[in-house]
Amino acid sequence: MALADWTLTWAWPWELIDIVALWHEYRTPILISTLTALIIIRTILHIRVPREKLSTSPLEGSPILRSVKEKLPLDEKIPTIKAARRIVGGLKKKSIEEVVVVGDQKIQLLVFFSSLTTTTEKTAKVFTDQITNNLAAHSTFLEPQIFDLSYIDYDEYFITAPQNEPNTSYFYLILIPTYNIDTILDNFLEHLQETHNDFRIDTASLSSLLGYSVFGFGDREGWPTEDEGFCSQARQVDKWMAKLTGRKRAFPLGMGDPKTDATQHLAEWKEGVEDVLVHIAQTGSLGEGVVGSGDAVESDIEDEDEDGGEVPFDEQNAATRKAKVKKSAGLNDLEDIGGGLDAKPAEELVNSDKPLEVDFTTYTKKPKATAPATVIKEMVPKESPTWKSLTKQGYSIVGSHSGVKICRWTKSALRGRGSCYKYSFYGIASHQCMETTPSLSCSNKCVFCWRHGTNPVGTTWRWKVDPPEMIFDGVKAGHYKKIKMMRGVPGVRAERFAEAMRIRHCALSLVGEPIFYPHINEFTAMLHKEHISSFLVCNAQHPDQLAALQPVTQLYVSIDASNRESLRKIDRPLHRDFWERFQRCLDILREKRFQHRTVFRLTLVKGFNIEDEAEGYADLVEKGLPCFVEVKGVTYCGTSSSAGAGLTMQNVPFYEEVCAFVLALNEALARRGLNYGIAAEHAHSCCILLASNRFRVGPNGKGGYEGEDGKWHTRIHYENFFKCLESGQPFTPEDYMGSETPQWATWGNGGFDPRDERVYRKGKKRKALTDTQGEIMGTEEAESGCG
Ligand SMILES: Cc1cc2nc3c(=O)[nH]c(=O)nc-3n(C[C@H](O)[C@H](O)[C@H](O)COP(=O)(O)O)c2cc1C
Ligand code: SF4
Repeated sequence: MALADWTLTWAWPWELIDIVALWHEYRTPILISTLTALIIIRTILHIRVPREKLSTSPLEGSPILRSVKEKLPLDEKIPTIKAARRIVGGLKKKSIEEVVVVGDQKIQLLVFFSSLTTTTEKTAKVFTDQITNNLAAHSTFLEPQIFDLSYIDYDEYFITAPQNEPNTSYFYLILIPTYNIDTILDNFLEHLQETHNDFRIDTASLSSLLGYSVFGFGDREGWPTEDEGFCSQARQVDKWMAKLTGRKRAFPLGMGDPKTDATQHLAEWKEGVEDVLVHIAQTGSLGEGVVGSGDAVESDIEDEDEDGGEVPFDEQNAATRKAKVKKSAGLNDLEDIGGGLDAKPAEELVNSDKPLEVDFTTYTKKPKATAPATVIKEMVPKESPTWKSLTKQGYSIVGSHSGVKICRWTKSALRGRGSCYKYSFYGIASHQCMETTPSLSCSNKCVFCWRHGTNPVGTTWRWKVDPPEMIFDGVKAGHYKKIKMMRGVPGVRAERFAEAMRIRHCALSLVGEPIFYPHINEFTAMLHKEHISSFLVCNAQHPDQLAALQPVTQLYVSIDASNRESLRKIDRPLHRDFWERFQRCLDILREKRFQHRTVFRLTLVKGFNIEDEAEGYADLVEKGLPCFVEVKGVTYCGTSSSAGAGLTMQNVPFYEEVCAFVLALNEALARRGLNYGIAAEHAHSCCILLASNRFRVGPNGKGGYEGEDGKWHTRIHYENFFKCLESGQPFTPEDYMGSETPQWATWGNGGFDPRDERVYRKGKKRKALTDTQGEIMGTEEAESGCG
């Protein structure tokens, strides 16, 4: 049909013609009033509803972005910070106006790890290298540092954040495995808990940290779910850190199993952590922390909304929180994080840790009755890596907390190649000496200890206790078994081998703290009953046990430093009142000096406790008035543990340096009017003995002689000791003073028994041991500890 025809056949309705006419007549006032109404509505809306921000990224070309880009070589990441994708709800990003680029402030990343079988150690090192490379070009970040939790002093890092560097803020990353047996991690957790609950300090004493995040390693084969303990210690550390930092969990806890998914989950966690670090570099802070996580009385319930979901990072009010959590995207983000999180829905994750929830609230609201029953653990269970490591090192573990090991001097004496300094000084035949400890645990983490940082430590005995009879029989059996194994070794002398089948001495030292064992007096009584002498070394941290100790043949206290600061650095004691404990032990030793032979054992470590400390040690001798002062250069065990503690061969003093120190100490004692002299030496072990004049015998045959022509009687009359004990009457060290110290053992004569054959390692006649340090140290057999 043509257009004209269509027009002709169609007619406008009359109503429409009226409206058009009206519009023509009134269009101006209609337009003006509509426009006015729209302006009013727009103004009202603008005032009442804040405009939604479309993007958190600064505009291209803005001064903020330029400034950040100048500082950040990671600038390609800036527009795509993915923290919000991974963290439940993500960081609360600041608006452009709020962003403050950190001025001169530096960020120091500290990576802490703990490891028993080295998986976490190796992973943490690679992780730190990677993160170091990624942050290297960014001037805000100082080079990340890595620390083994077995070696650091918790007080330095986990009471308050370090404050030694000006304009530096700290960020902690903690990578740890989980062990359901007793390990150093129990102490770490105990420390975090104690710090949080210590009324003297702020409950959030680490709040000056920029942030922290934790990654846990576990084993899903043995601990398939979190309820069953998967990564339980990492989860606990994460929670205590949340409390201590006042809600500064910068990135969610990551978890992984090295056998399956740890690599992937750790990579994701690392990426997330790096994003957060960039955010901090831009803004100077984390944004909001997890709601409630820093509350002293919080429980997981406060982290949940009614649906059991995790609280989003950036939400403040409960109503919007609920709505957000329901978003499937939020949950997917959480699942993206990995670390075992993908194995469970978010609600289960939060709910799964019910027993922990009780742990974390029993200090306040929740009744103790609901707490899970405490299981008393074994100190060194058979299936533990510590057990494996100790047995590999040649220890026989007896029961669950005692050990025995045949010492290299025992082997050497069996072959007629020299005995240890205890023979030269006190007449102990090394091949008849058993070295043992009824407690592999102790309350220090001395830098020179050979315990490889894996043995349990504790301030109190919290383990299953084995009966003394069982330990006594077990250690003797273990010792004899090892002696018998020497039967076929070339060079073993028949008569010494026969003598060795009768233990005559027991050195309660080795490693650990013997007086920690609750039945130590029963144990020493068993030794004495079989006429086995007892040399007991303790670490001066347990005054009550020391005071209660029954007589032993010779009682040692390790004096590893002359002042509080030095002692803290070298012994890294767990007790906060370590110096007061140390002082009390000296007072107790002073009282005991007329009952036992008392000895100060000084272990010299160059760079730690030698320089300028002779006067300080002389003050300590004046306080404790020991019968003897043994000064020994540290031996270097060349293990990763010593390296971890910052020890190298440079810390091992030359014998000449030990001699110089002893001369200085001797003079300092003389200046105080104390009657001591240098009695004997054993250059082979880098060891020198100062003795009280009580053991210098004059022409009248009595001790206490002050003349230089007196004879030292440092040796022990063992049979008299047992007679004294069995008499039931009080006795003094003089009552079992032995024969004259042999000439070859006295000061200036080296201390090597001329009847023994001097053998140099690897068949080479090297320079005499007194002349070189290398001969004494650095062998696979050289060890250091309490022994
Ligand atoms: C004796 C023992 C106990 C363990 N207890 C747990 C546990 O309770 N929960 C867990 O998730 N993993 C547990 N594991 C697995 C370790 O945490 C896991 O193997 C970890 O990767 C070891 O790290 P490391 O080599 O750094 O010590 C245990 C392993 C051993 C040998
Ligand atoms: S050297 Fe002795 S006191 Fe020090 S950590 Fe080792 S076992 Fe403990």
